[in-house]
Amino acid sequence: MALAAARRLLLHAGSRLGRREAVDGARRFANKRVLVETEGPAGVAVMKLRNPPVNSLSLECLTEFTISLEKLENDKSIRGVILTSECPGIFSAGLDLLEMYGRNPAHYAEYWKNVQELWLRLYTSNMILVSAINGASPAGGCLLALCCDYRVMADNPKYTIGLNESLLGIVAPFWFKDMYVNTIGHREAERALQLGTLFSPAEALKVGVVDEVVPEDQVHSKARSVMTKWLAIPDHSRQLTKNMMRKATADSLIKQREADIQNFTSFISKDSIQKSLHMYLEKLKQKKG
Ligand SMILES: CCCC/C=C/CC(=O)SCCNC(=O)CCNC(=O)[C@H](O)C(C)(C)COP(=O)(O)OP(=O)(O)OC[C@H]1O[C@@H](n2cnc3c(N)ncnc32)[C@H](O)[C@@H]1OP(=O)(O)O
Repeated sequence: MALAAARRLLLHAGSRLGRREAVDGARRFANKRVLVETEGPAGVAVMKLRNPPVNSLSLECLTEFTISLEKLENDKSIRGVILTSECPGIFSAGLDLLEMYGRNPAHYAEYWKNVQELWLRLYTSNMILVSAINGASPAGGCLLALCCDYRVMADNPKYTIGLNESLLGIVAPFWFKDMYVNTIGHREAERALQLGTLFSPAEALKVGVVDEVVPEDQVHSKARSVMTKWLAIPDHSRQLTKNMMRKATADSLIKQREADIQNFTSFISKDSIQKSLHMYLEKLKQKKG
């Protein structure tokens, strides 16, 4: 209920959290955790995640992200979105571990419903989505990039990308897996999912997790030039083709959303899984000290 109310509030431009501004002819709207600017090629928005320190996809971040996408989908002048990050060195650390640890089943169910919602909206978007991956992109961060039509990654060996869930002692859901298989093929996905591989940019390019690797200072200009190429294709034929390629994968979740929420909730509530997450969080903390 509270989230639905927040959603209504945010959808209204000019509300306290969602504001629309005119800056040098470019339009922008900003929530706390997502900034959207319409600059560069006509009809293109740049969406920047800004949920420091690591752009983890908290419930609030997911909600703001979904609402921003919804706004762009409803704006008929927007044909393409470049998805990137405002947090230095991090594209997104993926799902927020603190939303999946030490909470109650109702919270897990609510969180997962919002993860599904963002994924469905991104994966089935009619807009052209290009990701400018300017930092680390594990698990849910990789998922965001995989939803895009084209992925450009910064050539920095410190940045890695992949579905690393198995390293955390958790299992990527079937729709994460389906999208991985669609992108890199069954054999590579099978190996990478079991090992929880986090690929360097060069490896990610080789296996097909990303489409292009460029020097870090060229990620945005490359994403823009890719977008220009895709904008030259008539929308109706490109959209119908995208739908043809992605519908079966999206439908398999749509048909069993409730069951998928139940699966997630009972899996993540298990003591053994909570223990694994606890250990992983401790490892992240120790890395610092
Ligand atoms: C059926 C179940 C399926 C569920 C599917 C889940 C998919 C997921 O997305 S699970 C999330 C997987 N994510 C990760 O494994 C990433 C973990 N994080 C990292 O590897 C690193 O943080 C980083 C490479 C992203 C960044 O490294 P950096 O050295 O810059 O920062 P840190 O000092 O490690 O982190 C800063 C701060 O942020 C906290 N944090 C990091 N990741 C997450 C996260 N995903 N959720 C929540 N919080 C996170 C980290 O603990 C630090 O917190 P403190 O400052 O409080 O210590």
